[in-house]
Amino acid sequence: MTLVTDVSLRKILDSRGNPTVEADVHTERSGFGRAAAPSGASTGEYEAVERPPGEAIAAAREHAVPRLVGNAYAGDQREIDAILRGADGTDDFSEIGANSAVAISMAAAKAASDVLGAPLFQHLGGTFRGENFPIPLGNVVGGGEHAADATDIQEFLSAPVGAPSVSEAVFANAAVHAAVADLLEERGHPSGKGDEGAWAPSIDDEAAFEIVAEAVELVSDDVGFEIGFGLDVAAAEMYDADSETYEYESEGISRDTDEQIEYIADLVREYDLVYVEDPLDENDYDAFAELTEEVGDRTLVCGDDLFVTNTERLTEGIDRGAANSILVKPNQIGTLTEAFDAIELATENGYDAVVSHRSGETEDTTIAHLAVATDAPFIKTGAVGGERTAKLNELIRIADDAT
Ligand SMILES: O=C(O)[C@@H](CO)OP(=O)(O)O
Ligand SMILES: [Mg+2]
Repeated sequence: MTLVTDVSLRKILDSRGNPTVEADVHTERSGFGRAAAPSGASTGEYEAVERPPGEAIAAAREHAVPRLVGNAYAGDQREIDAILRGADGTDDFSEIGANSAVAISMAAAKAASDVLGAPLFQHLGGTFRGENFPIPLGNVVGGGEHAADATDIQEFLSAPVGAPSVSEAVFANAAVHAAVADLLEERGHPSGKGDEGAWAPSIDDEAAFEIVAEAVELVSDDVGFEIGFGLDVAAAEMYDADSETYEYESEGISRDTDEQIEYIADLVREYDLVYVEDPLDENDYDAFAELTEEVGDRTLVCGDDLFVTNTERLTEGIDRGAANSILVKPNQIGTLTEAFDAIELATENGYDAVVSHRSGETEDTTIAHLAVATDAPFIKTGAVGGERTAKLNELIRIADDAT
């Protein structure tokens, strides 16, 4: 059986050098699973609460661990996650911390897959999964909350939509990342990297659009399949609620909501963007609906801070026609069960799920398995950098039956 026999928690380093929570779950029959919580910088207002790791660990040890050990079966993910919810007792995991919750939730799934002797994606998704792979969206230029003195738009994402295999897609994104570096240097903007490994040049958004469009075209010609590109605008970070405007500091431009909708719609048309995440403020379902009405037939309009992997917020979006895609980050909601439920609800309603990393990451690879397990059409997990390649290389291994 997969009866949980021990849960231990510790602080480990994340990619920004901050502490985060790692959980180990042991079960009968020598099952073992280990997972770590990621951490956001441009977090949504409605996300589950990440507590300082020391506090989250102490609270989880007091409230959650005793309810799990000797009582819960790691193979029953819904039970594990219901116990975490019950032990926490709040709506937003502010007692044990969404960081402790998600680490335990994911570690339990890994322990169960260990006992089964099956890859994690198969334990989560069933035996017929593992044939389809998500298209990786690779962050190649970025700014916003992820880098100082760089673009206003948080992420410019390479999207190898025509790639014949996940491996070719992953290498195409790395090639676009390298091509961007060459173009930046040629144009006199040599650059360091932001939190997710994307180049973080001190240029305005317009210059970034030109460079990314060119890099994508060069690499696409070279590899012989279509590569598009997309954005994470992370517009909530640039929205000023008092003036009701979006502030583009690098360009010195303010846009009101109508202007922002038109600006984004024009970008979608001009650059044939395949993906636009959080183009509008996280409280503005109406504006999301308007933009979706305008360009939703030609691009994915994705809600990250808008939906925060929360089925209640997604239901509202579906009812109002806001967006046609959802970003899924398990730590935004706190458990794998709820991340699954969000993907299922999205899929049933014709919304594409995009499984995603956070800007602060570890070498944990759970999201690669989650994406394959749920047949998610996209995964956003960077283009280069160890904590990003951990997931990308895991996708390559899954495709190669090597996990
Ligand atoms: O906004 C986002 O989509 C994420 C990941 O790219 O950033 P953060 O983890 O900082 O919220
Ligand atoms: Mg986002």
